Amino acid sequence: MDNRSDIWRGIDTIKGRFIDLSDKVWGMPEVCYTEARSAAEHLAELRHQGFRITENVAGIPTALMGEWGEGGPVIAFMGEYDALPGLSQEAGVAEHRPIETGGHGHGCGHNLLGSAALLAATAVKDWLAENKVPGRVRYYGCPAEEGGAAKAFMVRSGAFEDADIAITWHPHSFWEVAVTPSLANTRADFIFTGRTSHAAASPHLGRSALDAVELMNVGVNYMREHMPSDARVHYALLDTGGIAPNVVQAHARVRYSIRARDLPGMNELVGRVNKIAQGAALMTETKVEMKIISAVSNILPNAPLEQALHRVMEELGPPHFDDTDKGFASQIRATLSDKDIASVYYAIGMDPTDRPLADFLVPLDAKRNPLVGSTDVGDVSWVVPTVQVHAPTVAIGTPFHTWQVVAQGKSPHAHKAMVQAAKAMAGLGIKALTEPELIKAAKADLTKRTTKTPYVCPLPDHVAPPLDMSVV
Ligand SMILES: Nc1ccc(C(=O)N[C@@H](CCC(=O)O)C(=O)O)cc1
Repeated sequence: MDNRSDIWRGIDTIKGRFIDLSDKVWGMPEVCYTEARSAAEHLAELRHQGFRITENVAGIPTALMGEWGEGGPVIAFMGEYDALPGLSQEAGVAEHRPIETGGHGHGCGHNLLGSAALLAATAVKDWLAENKVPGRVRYYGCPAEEGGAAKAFMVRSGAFEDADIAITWHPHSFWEVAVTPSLANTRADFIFTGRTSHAAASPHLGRSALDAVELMNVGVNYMREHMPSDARVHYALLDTGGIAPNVVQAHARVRYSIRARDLPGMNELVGRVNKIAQGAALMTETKVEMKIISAVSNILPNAPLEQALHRVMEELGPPHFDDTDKGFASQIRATLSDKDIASVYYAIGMDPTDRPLADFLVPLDAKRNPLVGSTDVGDVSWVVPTVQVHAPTVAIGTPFHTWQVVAQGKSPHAHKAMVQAAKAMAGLGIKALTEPELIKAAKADLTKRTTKTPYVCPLPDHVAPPLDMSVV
């Protein structure tokens, strides 16, 4: 019954629809909670495949879930479909060529991510139907990974409560089990209010909110020396108070992303940044309000799932790239710096090679020096045993959030990698359905890691999904 080659052949039979879905979503890039069309495409495919649908998960209009099957364990596949602002780019070219100035683009490959996760869920559904065994497979369509923390809100709403394991993947330079940790991350806006006035005639009557933002940023930049070396703090100016230098700026808003290895470390840092904001308000006689936009937890690893996934990926092997794939990837590679390339090899503890695309499986015990970002997969990993595939959708060294990711997002090599990711995920799903001891071991591992430090949702109770966060 556990014949993974059957399910892999099944994926080859149906993959066309999902490659088309990925390309379609690539062509309608929608950011943070505005993914109406992309979510509708995913919903239409779930319906076509006969899944039972739940819309509006956690009260989020672009979050959805499809389920198929009865009884047995619940295998959850998680997909994403949000894009990034400012990364509009033509596909299939190795030069920076925006389609639309200032337009959005799939700079983190979530068009592929969502579609391959849905492909894996569909393949497991077909396998369940064929083998007539108890078991349920779910596809969670998760919006706003890029800063919106949708999965954290979905976890808070109980959407993952009865899932037995969760499987996902991410586009990457390499073919590997994702064993890298991620940072807990809070996004908070600091909104300063001052008093406007004529900047020349009555400057002494004005109190500048913009001055306060500048002083706050200076203060935080002094704090950097005194924070843990793996913490990260960065900011974006959302409102600088206006365009006229002769009008004292009465309002200003800065958005901070405050990251640390774990939640206690992050909360401490959020407190320190807030103190600096209060200090800036005191100095400038303005008022400040801190508004939490979203927050995510660090990822908890799961050793039994990682080992099982590694075996599946070994059995499956990396995608087979042909000379055309390697040719385009080499052109992209030529647009990267040696440092870009060296840094991804450094992350897996390997010396750089000349390969344009990854054709090997990174050992599970590679001496990694991980590049660390954040993801809302973290929150799921605290409540359900979770594991992730990395599949080589991009030329080795391509940094995330760049035009080069967008340019490769519809390429044959990206399609091959997304299909391979789906095969790895579905292969692990079948393994979990046929080997009950795997789910047991995965759950025991999670329990062990959370007994002393149980999951605490990083979102304050009063914070609702920031559905309008990208239109401030
Ligand atoms: N396998 C990956 C997972 C997440 C990301 C990423 O760039 N995430 C954003 C999202 C941050 C967040 O969720 O707060 C970031 O780190 O800035 C990149 C690769």
